[in-house]
Amino acid sequence: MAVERTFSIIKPDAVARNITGAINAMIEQAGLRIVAQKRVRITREQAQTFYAVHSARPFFGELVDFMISGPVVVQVLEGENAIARYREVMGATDPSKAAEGTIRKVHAKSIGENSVHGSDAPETAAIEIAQFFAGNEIVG
Ligand SMILES: Nc1ncnc2c1ncn2[C@@H]1O[C@H](COP(=O)(O)OP(=O)(O)OP(=O)(O)O)[C@@H](O)[C@H]1O
Repeated sequence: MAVERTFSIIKPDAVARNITGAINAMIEQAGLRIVAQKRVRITREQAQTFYAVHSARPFFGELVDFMISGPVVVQVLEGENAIARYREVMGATDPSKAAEGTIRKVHAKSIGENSVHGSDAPETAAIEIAQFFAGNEIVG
C-alpha cells in the first residue's frame, strides 16, 4: 500500500477540553504525519454538506448542532494506509465499544461527542480534504 492521505476533524468536545495536543500525540505515535492543520468554526451549511450522507438519520440535527457548537481542528494526515490506520487509531464510533488505547476509548464522551472524525474511503477523503484545504496548504 502506497502512502495516502486522510481527512481528520478533532471535534468540538475535544477542542473545548483542550486535548488537541494529546490527540495529536496519539496520531503521531501511530505513524501518521499531520501535513495540514487549522482551527476553524464550521458553518451550519458546511456541517450539513459534510454529513449529508446522514441527513435522513434521526440524530442528524443533533450532529450538525454539535459540530457547530464550538471550534474544531481540521487536519490532513499522511502515511502508509492512512485511511484504515486512522480509523483503527480512532476506535469504534461508540466509545464504550472502542478498543483499549484508541482515541475514542481514551477521550470520547459519548457516541455523539466522540472527539474525532476520519474519512472512510479514498473517494471521501479526497472530497473532504478539498472541502477544507487548498492544495498549497498541505505540505507533505
Ligand atoms: N446514534 C447516534 N447518536 C448521535 N450521534 C451519532 C449516532 N451515530 C452516529 N453519530 C454521529 O455521527 C457521526 C457519523 O457517524 P458514522 O456512523 O459515520 O460514524 P464514524 O464513521 O465512526 O464517524 P465519523 O464519520 O465522524 O468519522 C459519528 O461520529 C457520531 O458523531
